[in-house]
Amino acid sequence: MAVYTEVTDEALRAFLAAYPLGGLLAFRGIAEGVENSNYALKTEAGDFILTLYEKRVDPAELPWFLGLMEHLAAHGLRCPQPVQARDGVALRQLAGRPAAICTFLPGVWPRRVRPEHGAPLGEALARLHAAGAEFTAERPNGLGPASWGPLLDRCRSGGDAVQPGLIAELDRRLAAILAAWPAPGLLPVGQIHADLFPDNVFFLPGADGKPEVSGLIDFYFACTDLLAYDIAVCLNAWCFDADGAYNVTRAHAVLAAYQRIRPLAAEERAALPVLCRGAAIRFLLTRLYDWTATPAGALVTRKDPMEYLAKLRFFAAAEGPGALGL
Ligand SMILES: Nc1ncnc2c1ncn2[C@@H]1O[C@H](COP(=O)(O)OP(=O)(O)O)[C@@H](O)[C@H]1O
Ligand SMILES: N[C@@H](CCOP(=O)(O)O)C(=O)O
Repeated sequence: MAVYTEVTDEALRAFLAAYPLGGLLAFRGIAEGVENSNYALKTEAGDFILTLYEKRVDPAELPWFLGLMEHLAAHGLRCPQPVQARDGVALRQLAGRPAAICTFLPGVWPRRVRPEHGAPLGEALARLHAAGAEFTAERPNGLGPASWGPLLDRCRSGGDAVQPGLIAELDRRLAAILAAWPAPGLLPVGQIHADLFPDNVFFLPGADGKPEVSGLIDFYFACTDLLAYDIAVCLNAWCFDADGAYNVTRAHAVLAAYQRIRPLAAEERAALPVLCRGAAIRFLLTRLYDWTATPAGALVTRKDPMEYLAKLRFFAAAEGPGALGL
């Protein structure tokens, strides 16, 4: 489910009149995604995605997100490119919400991650980091380490109903993560995606039949933070098999491909285990909050927080960066 705001034909036609995109040929809501309302749009100029930004996105931050996507696309990254209307403005209003049209990216995201996805993912992530280097505007990570304690507090009353003893375990693990978190200035910082899960990476078969990244989407958690933290997010999201086992071969493929473009500094390599624990607790906490706070019957697919407790425990027990595929 991700059509929270309905758009009438009339409102859409009036909205599109501001763009140099020709007549409307087709328009349909997209069920995937959780944050915003997305529509696939076909006009005489081609295929596009229309996004209406919903309550969890701060309208004041939209120019930063759209500016980053514009910058990354201009620097060769395959990502949605905001389309400007005739007056040069990409961020507009539709059906009472901030709205923008972006270019449509071909490809499909992998429902089942295979070993061949590892290397193209690592390469795409490193290219994203390189392409973001000259984008100087900063956006602090609203879901970074400083937010995890307050987020855990908001889960306190409902958390133990999900699993007895969960809150005490998270208190203990969070304290250990924060105590070991890299000091400011120690690791390289840049523009990171911060949510590069399989559903945000599109692939198409290359000439040799192997998957190639055709595009990265959903930059609405992007921020300015530790580059290696983005790798930790990917290791969490891509490198566990369906049975919960860490796939060190795939992790190695991700890391090796990444390092062919941007070799990690010694400090980044050493910090990788705690960054992985941090990424695990970040997704655990947002999922736990959504799990306990989403009203019964809401048309949203809740994601399982316990998947990330298992990952957190794995990373806490892992013996150094080598066990993670470095
Ligand atoms: N630029 C794009 N090109 C093609 N499909 C897109 C594009 N942007 C979004 N989509 C489609 O919309 C779905 C939801 O987008 P996403 O940005 O993940 O939404 P949300 O921010 O609500 O989670 C994606 O899974 C994909 O099918
Ligand atoms: N990747 C996050 C949820 C964010 O959802 P998205 O649809 O915006 O990518 C998670 O798995 O918890």
